Amino acid sequence: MDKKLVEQLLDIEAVFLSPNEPFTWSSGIKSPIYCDNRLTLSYPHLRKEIAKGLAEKINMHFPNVDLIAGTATAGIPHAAWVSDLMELPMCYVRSKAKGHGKGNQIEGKVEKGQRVVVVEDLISTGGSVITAVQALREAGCEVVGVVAIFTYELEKGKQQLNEFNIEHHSLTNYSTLLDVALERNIITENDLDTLKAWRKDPGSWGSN
Ligand SMILES: O=P(O)(O)OC[C@H]1O[C@H](OP(=O)(O)OP(=O)(O)O)[C@H](O)[C@@H]1O
Ligand SMILES: O=C(O)c1cc(=O)[nH]c(=O)[nH]1
Repeated sequence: MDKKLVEQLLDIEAVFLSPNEPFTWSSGIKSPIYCDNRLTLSYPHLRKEIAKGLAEKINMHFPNVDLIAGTATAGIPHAAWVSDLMELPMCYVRSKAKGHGKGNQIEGKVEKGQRVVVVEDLISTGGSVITAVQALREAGCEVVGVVAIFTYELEKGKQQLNEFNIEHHSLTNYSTLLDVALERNIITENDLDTLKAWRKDPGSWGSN
């Protein structure tokens, strides 16, 4: 599915390249590329394929799951479709506890000892998904793993997820995206060098 999914993301114009005016990511990293998976919500056929793909990953890697958790905000709709397909309960995890009402960080019913799979739309540094995993662990859940639509395969992301002992599987990734973008002449060999160099050292890229 990984190549086909990247083709579909490119078809719906979910991938943006802007080397001269870099995007700022949630981690603060400056990046020449932004992948807006939220646009998949507008395409019922595609979002259904994504839900099926994520459910397959879960069945393959984390078959003993009791609860599906979505990361706020972009992971929530996909978690909802996956939990619906798998006929499992669902919750979602905010990036921080609410400052009013019940002050919850996790919304939905969560019980100690439940085996949870977290659904994230995209992994860059892994910071957002780690926050969600920690909140679920603090609530007494066993987080068996994470599934995501896309990962940038950044060293920082890999290291952080390892450090927190989080197994994760994504439907597609940055390497596949670059291959398909080059194949389709969306990027040139020069762009490819820039995009590869950026991934090696994303932290200092925008400051040059
Ligand atoms: O791996 P990370 O470095 O944490 O980056 C990835 C996160 O960034 C984006 O969310 P964003 O913070 O833009 O919020 P949103 O989901 O509410 O749109 C994306 O949806 C991931 O959750
Ligand atoms: O790291 C991020 O904030 C981020 C990167 C990206 O490509 N897309 C996105 O939605 N968030």
